[in-house]
Amino acid sequence: MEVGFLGLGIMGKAMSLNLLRHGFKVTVWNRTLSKCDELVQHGASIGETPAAVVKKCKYTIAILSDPPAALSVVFDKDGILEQINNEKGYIDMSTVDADTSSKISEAITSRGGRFLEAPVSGSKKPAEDGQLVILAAGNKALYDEVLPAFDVLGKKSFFLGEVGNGAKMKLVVNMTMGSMMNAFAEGIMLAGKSGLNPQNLLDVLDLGAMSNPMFKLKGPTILQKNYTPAFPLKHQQKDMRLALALGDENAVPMPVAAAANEAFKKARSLGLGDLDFSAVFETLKPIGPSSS
Ligand SMILES: NC(=O)C1=CN([C@@H]2O[C@H](COP(=O)(O)OP(=O)(O)OC[C@H]3O[C@@H](n4cnc5c(N)ncnc54)[C@H](OP(=O)(O)O)[C@@H]3O)[C@@H](O)[C@H]2O)C=CC1
Ligand SMILES: O=CCCC(=O)O
Repeated sequence: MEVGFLGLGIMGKAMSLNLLRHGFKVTVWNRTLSKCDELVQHGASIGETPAAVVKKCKYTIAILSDPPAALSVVFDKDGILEQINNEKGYIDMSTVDADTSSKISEAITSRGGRFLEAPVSGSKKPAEDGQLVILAAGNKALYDEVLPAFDVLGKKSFFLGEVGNGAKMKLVVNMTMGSMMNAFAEGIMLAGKSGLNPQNLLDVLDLGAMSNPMFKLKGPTILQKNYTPAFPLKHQQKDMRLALALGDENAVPMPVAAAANEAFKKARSLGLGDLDFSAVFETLKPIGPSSS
């Protein structure tokens, strides 16, 4: 199968390499075009613009940072709309809100194209290992046709119905994750400041009902102050913001998520946005000369 791939950030690079490893023909595009070079070394072709990729490929996948980026590759000059037609399918795997996804869907389908939103749960390592969880919604026939690609990228794909449901599911999942990360960071800080060994806390948590892959992975790296980005903090804060807006629309009180969002915003204001989202731990450190 030949696919186009737009966006070679942390996720897109790992996912497109995975497709190449499994024998897919992949034509890549990235806003910063030089990032395509590594993929070319692994057998990819380059498309000079999103429109050029769509012209060449029956199916085009994108995974881009946020709603403005997702809209830009569709609507701007040299964008997807210039080449979409009734023989093409567009699959957006970015984490965006349902409104953004619907705007894209309407524009694609009004030109005869088919659209699927398919955000993913799982980070850099699951993307490298083909272990993502895919949350698709939109055109079911397109979903069935691209399942061979989803089977390479993920360990499980869900088809959730109409456009918007994939985006909403992803935001609910990431809202929960962001709140958990803040509680975890506070626990580690409290353990240390109250004279406990934080490593003991990790061991205790891991033996009980709260044991989970995120605590297992991020606990040791937080203790090492290693915030090499797998999931950039700025994207986690974007997801909290979008999830809180979904809470507004549905009159769901979300005081825990709102507090977590404030912590991620504070982290961004401290210049930590490009680090891993676990760097929110750094916002708990006392400011000023006294560290008592
Ligand atoms: N990292 C993770 O663990 C996960 C991330 N996600 C989601 O996947 C998406 C991508 O994440 P990730 O790969 O980590 O992000 P990165 O920040 O590593 O990459 C972002 C990508 O978007 C591109 N981009 C940004 N702005 C624009 C724009 N205006 N026009 C065109 N392209 C643009 C960047 O291009 P350029 O190189 O030129 O800057 C880059 O290719 C996000 O929506 C994120 O929330 C979902 C699951 C896990
Ligand atoms: O959107 C990012 C999700 C990261 C993860 O699921 O570990």
